[in-house]
Amino acid sequence: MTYRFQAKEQCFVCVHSAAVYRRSSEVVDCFKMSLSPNQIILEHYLTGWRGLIKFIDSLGKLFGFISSDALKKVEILVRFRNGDNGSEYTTVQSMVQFELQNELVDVNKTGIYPESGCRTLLRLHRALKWLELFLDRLRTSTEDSKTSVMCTEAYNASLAQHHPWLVKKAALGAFRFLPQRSEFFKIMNVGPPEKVVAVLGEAVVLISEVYRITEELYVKHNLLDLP
Ligand SMILES: CCCCCCCCCCCCC/C=C/[C@@H](O)[C@H](COP(=O)(O)O)NC(=O)CCCCCCCCCCCCCCC
Repeated sequence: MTYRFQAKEQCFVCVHSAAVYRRSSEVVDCFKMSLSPNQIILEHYLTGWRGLIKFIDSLGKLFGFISSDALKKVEILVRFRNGDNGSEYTTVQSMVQFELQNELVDVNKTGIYPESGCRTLLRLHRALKWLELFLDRLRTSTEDSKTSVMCTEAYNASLAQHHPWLVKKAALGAFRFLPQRSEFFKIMNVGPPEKVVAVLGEAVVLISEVYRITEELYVKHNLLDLP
């Protein structure tokens, strides 16, 4: 995906990954590069997330509470990557292994490590399921389909079950102000609708693969319900 804020995006991306900057600023590429092939490389995963956050930001202030929460989580993980144990945060797999072995995760109780890498990434992981479902609806939609309806359906089928009432209410309220499908396609800025649909198809495959690998890892270590 390239966006109309491509120039800015490239600067943004290059701070975190020269490789991403040289190749392109496309968010899809970041998720593609994060697959290695059965591990998730955190650097590219997080750069992909920064691109998504830029996209939400371009939709206006109304969606600021969503992007700022996602950004906060990305920044927590970036801090771990830049910290003393940064090398342990190369992949999602190494992060999980390191935090579990060193008992840095609140598995049974809350309050000691409220911002562990594992629980923070879990929130982004759950949001990726929403993204997969939403993009798939967008891909198969027709000209008169409503983005707000697609977004709401995808949300109710995924993230909503993890959100308290107030967050759900705010999210569902904001969805009503999403741009129409044609405007959405323009913001994606990848060309005519057929091209957008092709890019969406590629994005859905990649995102579902990233999701699948992370989900399997979290199931294996019983981490899907981290508080
Ligand atoms: C396209 C419009 C954007 C629609 C976004 C749909 C998801 C709605 C999520 C609403 C989150 C509200 C903010 C607060 C959330 C937190 O409570 C909650 C739990 O965190 P906690 O356990 O630390 O308290 N946080 C979360 O679940 C993480 C939410 C992350 C949301 C990221 C949304 C990504 C959106 C990417 C849009 C890209 C569209 C691309 C189209 C081509």
